[in-house]
Amino acid sequence: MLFIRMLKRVGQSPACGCWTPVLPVRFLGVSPRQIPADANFHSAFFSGTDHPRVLITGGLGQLGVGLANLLRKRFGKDNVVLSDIRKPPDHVFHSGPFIYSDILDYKNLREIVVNNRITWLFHYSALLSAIGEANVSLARAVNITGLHNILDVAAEHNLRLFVPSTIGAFGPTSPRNPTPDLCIQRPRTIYGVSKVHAELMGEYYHYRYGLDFRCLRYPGIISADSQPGGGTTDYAVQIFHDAAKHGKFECNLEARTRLPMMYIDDCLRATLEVMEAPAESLSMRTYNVSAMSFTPEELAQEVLKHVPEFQITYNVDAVRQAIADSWPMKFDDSNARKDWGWKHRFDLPELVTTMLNFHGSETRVAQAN
Ligand SMILES: NC(=O)c1ccc[n+]([C@@H]2O[C@H](COP(=O)([O-])OP(=O)(O)OC[C@H]3O[C@@H](n4cnc5c(N)ncnc54)[C@H](O)[C@@H]3O)[C@@H](O)[C@H]2O)c1
Ligand SMILES: C[C@@H](O)[C@H](N)C(=O)O
Repeated sequence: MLFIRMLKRVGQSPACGCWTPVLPVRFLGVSPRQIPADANFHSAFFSGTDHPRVLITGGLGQLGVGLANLLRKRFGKDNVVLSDIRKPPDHVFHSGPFIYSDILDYKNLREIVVNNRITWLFHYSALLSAIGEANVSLARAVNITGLHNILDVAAEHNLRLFVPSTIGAFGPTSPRNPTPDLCIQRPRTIYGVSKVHAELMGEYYHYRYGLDFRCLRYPGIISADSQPGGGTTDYAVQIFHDAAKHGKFECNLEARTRLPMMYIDDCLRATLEVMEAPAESLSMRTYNVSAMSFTPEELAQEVLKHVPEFQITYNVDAVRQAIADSWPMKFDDSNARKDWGWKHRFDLPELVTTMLNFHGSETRVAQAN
């Protein structure tokens, strides 16, 4: 089938079914790395009805364990391999396959893909915005060199590849309210620069080598049972821990800083939905996805409805504030809604109720012990 996959579309979008064959993939080579001519043979063993065999990189961060849980429910526990360079906690280690994988080690990646017969790859390893500014060379290595390894291994082994991008892929010269899918992208963080690079490289590999690359630009993600890894939107996670535990919170962004946000369940569902969407429904390979936008002040008002003694104070972190001021205030995700039916379920009131229920019950358990 590879021989008939056409690389270039001419004139009209694939959604209309009007593809014009221009160059078969074999004329351009299967991947940019030197690989044996039959390296794609193993993909022939999988029929369309088989469950994918999934690898998640950077799986021990804020989002990876939740994604593994969702995918394991869908595809079976043993079909989803979680990986990271960190040691997993017991409950994660015992919940399904876990292996060490450093995305900077290409040979290790290739071995994992081959030995586990991987067909889908979710690439979550990254250094986020604030921590990336604190360690630019490491962020450049992980987010850019690591991505190159991921793209190559995915192209070589004919994988379906998901790479998350972010609101951070936009900058101060982008339209900020709302921010459409296609507009100026001149971010001023190494994180943002690396994510624009990932979007462009993934799309390039799609058109040049036929790679099935799919990408969503996530807003700030809010989760109850996992900690964020050094981002600018982290305040919107921490506020719930502190409200439930101490009844107060010191915010490192200004009260009126508006940013797009999403509850983790919506984020992970969007990720699975775009990966399962028929290729013909995707008029683009990189989509904004959105749920809500709020400021720290508005979030605090909503928390107050549940925790009447709650107090918020502000101690602004200059680095994070400058980053937030350059990011979208509101995301336009109409293309995702139109093309593959994206619909969020959590708005601000449901988010706050869910988060406080989780932390409230945790706090009560801790107090009882
Ligand atoms: N959390 C959010 O709000 C958010 C928003 C937009 C996009 N994203 C994207 O989603 C993805 C997952 O985000 P997250 O919040 O879970 O990130 P995180 O920072 O919590 O986790 C990233 C993981 O990458 C791992 N990692 C670092 N270097 C590695 C290497 N060399 N090899 C393998 N793994 C390595 C880390 O150990 C860590 O567990 C990232 O690509 C991020 O850019 C997240
Ligand atoms: C927005 C997102 O990419 C991440 N939470 C960060 O703040 O860096």
